[in-house]
Amino acid sequence: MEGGDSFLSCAVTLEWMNQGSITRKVNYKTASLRLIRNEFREMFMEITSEKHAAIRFALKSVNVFKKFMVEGKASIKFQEAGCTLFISNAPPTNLVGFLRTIFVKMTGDKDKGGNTTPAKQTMRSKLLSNKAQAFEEISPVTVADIHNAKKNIPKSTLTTPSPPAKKRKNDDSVKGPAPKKLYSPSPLTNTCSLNPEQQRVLEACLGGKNIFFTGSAGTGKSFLLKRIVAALPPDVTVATASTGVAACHVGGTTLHAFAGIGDGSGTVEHLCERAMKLPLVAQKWRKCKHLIIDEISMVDGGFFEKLEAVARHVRKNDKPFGGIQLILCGDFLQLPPVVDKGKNGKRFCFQSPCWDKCIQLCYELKQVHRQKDSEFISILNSIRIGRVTKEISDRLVGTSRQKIESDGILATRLCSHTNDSKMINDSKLSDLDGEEKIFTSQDSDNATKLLDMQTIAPSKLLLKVGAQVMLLKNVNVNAGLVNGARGVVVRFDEGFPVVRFKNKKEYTARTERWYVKNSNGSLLCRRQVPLNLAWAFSIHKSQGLTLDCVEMSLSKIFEAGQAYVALSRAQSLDTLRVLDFDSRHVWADPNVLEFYQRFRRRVQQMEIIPLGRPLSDKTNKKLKLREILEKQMKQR
Ligand SMILES: Nc1ncnc2c1ncn2[C@@H]1O[C@H](COP(=O)(O)OP(=O)(O)OP(=O)(O)O)[C@@H](O)[C@H]1O
Ligand SMILES: [Mg+2]
Repeated sequence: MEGGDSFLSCAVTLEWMNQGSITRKVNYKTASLRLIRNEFREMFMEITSEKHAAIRFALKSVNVFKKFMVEGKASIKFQEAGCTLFISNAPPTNLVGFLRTIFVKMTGDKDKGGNTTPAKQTMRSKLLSNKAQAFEEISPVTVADIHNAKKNIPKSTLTTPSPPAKKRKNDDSVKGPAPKKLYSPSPLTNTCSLNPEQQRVLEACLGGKNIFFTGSAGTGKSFLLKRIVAALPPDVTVATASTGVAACHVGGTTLHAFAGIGDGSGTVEHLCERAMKLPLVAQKWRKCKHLIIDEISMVDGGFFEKLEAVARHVRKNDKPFGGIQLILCGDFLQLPPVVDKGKNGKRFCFQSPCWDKCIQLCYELKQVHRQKDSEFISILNSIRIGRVTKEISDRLVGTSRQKIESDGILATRLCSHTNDSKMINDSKLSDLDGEEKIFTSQDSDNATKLLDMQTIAPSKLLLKVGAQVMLLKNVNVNAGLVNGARGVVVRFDEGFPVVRFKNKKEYTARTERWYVKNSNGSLLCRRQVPLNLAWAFSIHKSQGLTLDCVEMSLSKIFEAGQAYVALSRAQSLDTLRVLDFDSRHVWADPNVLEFYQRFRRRVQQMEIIPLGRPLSDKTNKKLKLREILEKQMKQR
């Protein structure tokens, strides 16, 4: 899908009233919208599609309704033409940029009084001729344009009056409705915060290839995944993750909930038949063009294989995954697949024969963002491959007695087993004096069990003043109120808990919403206070999180990579306490180490192939030679 500031591809519905004041409609399943100027410098929006001739609307006196633009939807009412354009299935990042261009360019073209500047009028009368209008694409928005726009907008029109803010009791600080800025850079457009290696993966994903990208903990895989989702058409893009917590992290659903094949037990034939019999499951598989999976390391290889077969069967398309673009991300040196006891041994996705068939391009993110100090980063990189030197062991043992608490906020204890963390939270809460408040979630009808599995918010939350809690949503990223932030309940205000966080900010935790798509595509909703008790947390549930104050006992670790996941939640060695570190708790799965050796060779080969350009003879020879050497090495 292409897109950019003056160009957008999306679905469009045009609606207008004809003479007989009957509403007429035309739908364009895939339309291209372009912002253009004629020789009078007047701006137009041009709509083209395969089946329809281009039409143009003058961009004068338009009303833009952009409330759902993060879902890829907006509407533009052309007052003069009396026509409304409904945009849908637009990549949200591109839609935001496109609407921004309209806003900035139109405002920049206006003088103070909101009219087209006189110079243009004289120019138009001079140039008025029956010459066929020539059009050119609008130039990208420049800083001068934005500056011009800001200058030209009389204060009154800069805002879209928001509904009058509820006057809080005896709170005279609220003076009438706080005006909302008509346009402010949305988080979706600041792709500039992607670093070059992340940007490269984003561009590769937009190129339509099947991509697997990996990287050690904190290299921004999930951060990038959210940008990729926002740059793809939402109606045909499915964001998933292997666990409910990780799915919440990327604003998606679990892979199991999307796939509609239960836990994957049964033969492939049986699962294919079953998927065909469930019309909504089959429809989802047919509609999906881009399937995104975070934490791919926790998806069982057998399940992955069955998914691939079901996709081909339901879509009647023999390409891998039935031609769906796969965008997979995760770190196989973190948590492995969770398979029920007694089931045949776990297999990683890369161990299923269809992996190599499916993946076309691989990338590895190297720049770590979660941690800043290079000593801790190198310790984590060593732990990740199961290598523990004496220095590393001494350094981690040395953290066992350090004080990491501050402002009454205790460290979160990471436990290898969920029951242990539940026990600790319950007992610590009961030790607190004071009144206990119960927060029961409001769920879509009888969806509590499913929402328990798919959302990080608890169905029942007991709190008291003094309770150690963790924030479960990105409430205010700039203020550090993000998913995983730690705090303590200091009081209740109008029945809601007021939490003071490590950065001393206080926040009243009012009800938030979590949405999950059901297997029949309907949206389920959980409304709950965005907090959970955080004296203790299970390592599996902490996967993907960044924790600002954490302690752990690794003695009961039972999985390869589990110690690495626990340690890599911490942001620095000063906010981490390892109670009983022992190098025997740290090991990496040998199959995974071998996979990454092969993977790096493949990435190197790929690195020689600059995206989009054919191989030079010299490179070809180099690759051939490397393959011969590899073969000889194997034969030895
Ligand atoms: N390009 C970036 N610029 C600034 N901060 C970033 C960037 N990429 C990621 N981050 C920040 O780094 C932290 C870790 O990012 P993220 O959780 O995406 O890493 P991850 O690779 O998914 O980690 P894990 O393997 O633990 O899931 C987050 O706080 C995120 O906001
Ligand atoms: Mg992640």
